[in-house]
Amino acid sequence: MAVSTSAVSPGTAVATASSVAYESNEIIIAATATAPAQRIHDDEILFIVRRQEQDGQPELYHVCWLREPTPAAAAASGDDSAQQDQSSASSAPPSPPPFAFCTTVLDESVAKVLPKGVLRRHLLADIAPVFQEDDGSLSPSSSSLHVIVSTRSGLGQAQAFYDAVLKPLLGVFGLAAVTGAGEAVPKGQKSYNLLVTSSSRSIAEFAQTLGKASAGSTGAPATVVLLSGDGGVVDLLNGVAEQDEDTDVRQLPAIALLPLGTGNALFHSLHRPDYLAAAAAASASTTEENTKPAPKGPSSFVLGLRALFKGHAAPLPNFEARFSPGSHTVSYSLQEEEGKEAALKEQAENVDKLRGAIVASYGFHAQLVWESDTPEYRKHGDKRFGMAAQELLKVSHAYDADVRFVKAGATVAAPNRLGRRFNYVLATMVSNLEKTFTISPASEPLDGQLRLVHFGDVGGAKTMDIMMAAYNNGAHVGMTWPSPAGDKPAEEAMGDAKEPAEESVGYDAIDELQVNVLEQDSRWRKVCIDGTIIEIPQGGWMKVRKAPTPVLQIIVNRD
Ligand SMILES: Nc1ncnc2c1ncn2[C@@H]1O[C@H](COP(=O)(O)OP(=O)(O)OP(=O)(O)O)[C@@H](O)[C@H]1O
Repeated sequence: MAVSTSAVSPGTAVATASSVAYESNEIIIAATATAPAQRIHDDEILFIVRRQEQDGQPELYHVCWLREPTPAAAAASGDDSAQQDQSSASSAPPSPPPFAFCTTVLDESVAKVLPKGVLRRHLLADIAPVFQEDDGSLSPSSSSLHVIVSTRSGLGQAQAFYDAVLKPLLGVFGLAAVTGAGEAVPKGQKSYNLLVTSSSRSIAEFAQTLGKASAGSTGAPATVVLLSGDGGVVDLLNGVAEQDEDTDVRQLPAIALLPLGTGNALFHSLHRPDYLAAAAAASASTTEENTKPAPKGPSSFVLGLRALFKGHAAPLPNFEARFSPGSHTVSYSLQEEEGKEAALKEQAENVDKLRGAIVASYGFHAQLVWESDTPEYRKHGDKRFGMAAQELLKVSHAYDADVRFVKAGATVAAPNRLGRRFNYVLATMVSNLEKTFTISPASEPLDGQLRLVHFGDVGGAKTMDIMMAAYNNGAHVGMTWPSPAGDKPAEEAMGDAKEPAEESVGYDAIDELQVNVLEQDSRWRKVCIDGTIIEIPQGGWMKVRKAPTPVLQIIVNRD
């Protein structure tokens, strides 16, 4: 089926079978008098759309693909933008963004040259209704498609990614951005609503406008393309209205996530099966005779964009965390005062509950998220975690808490209880907290199971070993080491104490977690919910359990 997209621009080169070859997973297009040679790797292709310019004319194949220079190529060309912070770029000429959206038009005859698998994998047979809505009148946009550009996420590249990639890509479907609340849309113009964040409240305020009323002219639920890290997801999760239990989950707003934050835990966890498949393919192709570089698999941006256009929406499991009275969020922002240098100011807001989809933690993880979140550390992207970790491990604090959990399927009447001093207590619904940091290897995308990872007072060096093993595809799970003589047991069932000969990293599927914080010093009383830091008062607690109903859907790969 041919689909409707914007027309081929005048002067666009159309490659024919005689100039196209397919070799080693690349479409190779010979140079012509007007266009240079091109090589498009299968991993770079987002999708291919087929289009007939005019009745009676043959159809053309539009290959939409993403070019991202490898770090080595970027360094060789002097483009270090992958390591640059927006603010530090202000004095130097801006680097070109490390990604470019490209379209290549092939004539119908190339179908004979391309292996069938290429067209089967990439041809976009149907376009989701949300990309086809026609506003139909000179009225404010009523599209149910929203794009959020979170300008402070990660290294501050969301705006550049939108400008260079997403905007032209949506333009392929004839969609134009509407930014103002009352902005009129010409009749017949397909559009989407664009929100570029201007404050830490922008996404939360937008979330409150999302709901049943946000369904578009086709009745499709709202689709929110989120160019951010995990923080944007949390803002949406906590901002959207509570749903009635009988709400049809297929009508819940759906998020399409593009990984422009630092950790991007939810994104990388959803795509872990893709990464594992690519690693398996790479190791299968690495033989002594084969001297070609092993394929790396599609990049995270390619995977995210493929899911946006070819994926489907599924309910996003979430958990509820409750906090004792007196708990408050802790965040910092740079604030300017007249005549003085901008200074970091703490902001606190009382909080009694939060929803999360990723992680609830106490101890080393929460501390690291909190202490690495300064403008100085943020300049270093995801390296900030490693840098702050080095400092924290020198202190090697053992956290004083009473931790109880209910194993999955067990009765609440018999909770398990852990010993009093910890380095790590972390409940999660996802496998990865960063692309290569697999904290919960048993977690499958969207399985909705909370899993608890915990270990006692093992000291800084052992904590480091355990964290390094998590970077080795979750090899920390199952780690054991001799218990120092005279130590308290690391874990005991209530009323059933027994001395273990060795200690281990605890790993359990759980239904509930309760952490009673026993620390005096407020520095050690921070918990983390999906990146938000909450300070628990002295003698206070945090309780975590799976939420009974989803409030959002998330768009994931179809296969
Ligand atoms: N213009 C802005 N001014 C102040 N805060 C902003 C602005 N734009 C976005 N924010 C906030 O910045 C935070 C960015 O968090 P986000 O999680 O997206 O990125 P990250 O922390 O780098 O990534 P991750 O959580 O995946 O590690 C969000 O809470 C968002 O609300």
